Amino acid sequence: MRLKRVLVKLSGEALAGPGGAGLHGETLTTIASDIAAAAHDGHEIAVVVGGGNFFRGVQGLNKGLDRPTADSIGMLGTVMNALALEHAIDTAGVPARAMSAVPMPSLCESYARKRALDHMAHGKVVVIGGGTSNPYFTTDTGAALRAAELACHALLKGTNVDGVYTADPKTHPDATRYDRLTHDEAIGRNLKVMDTTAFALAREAGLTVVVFSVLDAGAIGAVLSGTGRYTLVTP
Ligand SMILES: Nc1ncnc2c1ncn2[C@@H]1O[C@H](COP(=O)(O)OP(=O)(O)O)[C@@H](O)[C@H]1O
Ligand SMILES: O=c1ccn([C@@H]2O[C@H](COP(=O)(O)OP(=O)(O)O)[C@@H](O)[C@H]2O)c(=O)[nH]1
Repeated sequence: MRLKRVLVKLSGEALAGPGGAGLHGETLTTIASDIAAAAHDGHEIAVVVGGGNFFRGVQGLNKGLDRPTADSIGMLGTVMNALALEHAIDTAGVPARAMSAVPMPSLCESYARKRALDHMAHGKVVVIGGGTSNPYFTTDTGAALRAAELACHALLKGTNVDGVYTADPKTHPDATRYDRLTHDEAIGRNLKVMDTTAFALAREAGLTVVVFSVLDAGAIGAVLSGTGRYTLVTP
């Protein structure tokens, strides 16, 4: 697998560390060092961050919010993560640029495809917040969208499970792990590690998705060198 340019999706929960909510400094540093090392090795890296550690749109519904408002709050959370990760990657010694799909010019650059490609070509890690900038979508779909339009060689979905299972391993301890499956199988078997819109977009774009646990130090490097533990979802 040639993985010169990749899109790394980090769920908000991955940045929350053991507390499960908000930001965990040590976890942020570990993940940022991993990304910096990969960039140092010559990989072009864009990151799409989730926001579930701060707020998910669905949480707003039982507070009386309507879905677009709740999702707007969710998207703001992803920008908080993007700013934190930008700083952590900078601190790890590789220049990073946060870009928001929801324009917030006094906080960071607005996302634009050609500008993101230019940053990556100059060795900067691009950290994209704001998801797709539309309600009713997820950052997984944002990740598939950016991976496709930035012509990435794969979408590396870093999460808290080490691959795709026959059912959610958290609620089905007897579920077994796939080494490899197709987008059609992931969609047809309703495997909810990523939402269907994201899998469908990845299928349309012929994009390989690599699902792995980002919790171990060096996990991203291990995936890039082909030595890690992961599930490949391929056309
Ligand atoms: N078939 C499956 N294989 C692996 N993980 C699954 C599956 N179905 C559901 N999951 C769940 O998907 C989660 C990973 O997705 P992620 O986007 O990181 O979290 P979330 O959906 O909570 O934001 C895991 O916590 C896991 O419990
Ligand atoms: O394109 C997008 C991406 C995200 N969100 C909102 O932002 C929240 C946080 O994103 P997500 O749940 O994908 O984060 P993750 O699960 O990866 O932490 C979502 O619940 C949605 O409310 C949205 O409205 N549009």
